[in-house]
Amino acid sequence: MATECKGGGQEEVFCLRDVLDAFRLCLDERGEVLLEEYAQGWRGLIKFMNSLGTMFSFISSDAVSKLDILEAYRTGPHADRYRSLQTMARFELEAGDLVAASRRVPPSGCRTFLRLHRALLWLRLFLERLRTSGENDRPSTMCSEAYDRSLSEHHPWIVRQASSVAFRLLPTRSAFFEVMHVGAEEQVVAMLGEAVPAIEKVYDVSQAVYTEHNMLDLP
Ligand SMILES: CCCCCCCCCCCCC/C=C/[C@@H](O)[C@H](COP(=O)(O)O)NC(=O)CCCCCCCCCCCCCCC
Repeated sequence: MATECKGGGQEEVFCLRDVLDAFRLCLDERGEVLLEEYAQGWRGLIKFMNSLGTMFSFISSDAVSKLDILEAYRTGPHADRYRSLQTMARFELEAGDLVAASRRVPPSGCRTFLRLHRALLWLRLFLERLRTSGENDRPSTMCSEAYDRSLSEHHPWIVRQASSVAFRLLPTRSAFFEVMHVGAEEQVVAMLGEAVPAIEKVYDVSQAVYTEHNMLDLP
């Protein structure tokens, strides 16, 4: 049974159900990662981060700028080639030197997506930890542990410092669950139990595309 979001239907209210639906829908029947739905999932997550306060805005503005780059490609003159991660990769690889294209402004779509893809690993680790957490566990600790196992190796020292300051400002587990607008704790845990495998699938398919085309280190 679908859990209703309890945000009164306002646009800006985060709802984990919407995020879950977007990540589910972003894998089509052929296993392609659809860029529109993928971006929708991220925009939902950004809503959540914004609702936690302005101290996270340096993170959300970076994510938004990457989503805007992808959106411009997706709706631009080569829109048909930017339908999915796979069509985008084929197109940008055929176009020539992808490393050089990743250093240009705006950078390539594959390079831009890769930054979000790395962040998706953080999200999958964090949500799985949150799902199995106990009453006294702290989101700040779970978040920073997930970060250390994923994104941190790709970030320079200054970003790692800023992130660790931001993590310390995260609310308690119960306040965190409340902002998720899913309902009682059991419902949050149940929905995380659906969200994590959906996100894992998308992550694994994307990772396979980057590995196959040797694109995991795009600058
Ligand atoms: C809820 C707590 C939110 C914690 C977010 C954890 C992720 C920490 C990422 C820190 C990024 C800092 C900003 C700067 C990033 C860039 O340097 C860096 C590299 O880009 P460049 O190669 O173009 O320079 N960018 C990135 O790595 C992309 C980061 C994208 C982060 C998106 C984070 C969205 C988080 C959504 C939280 C949702 C929680 C959901 C719970 C139900």
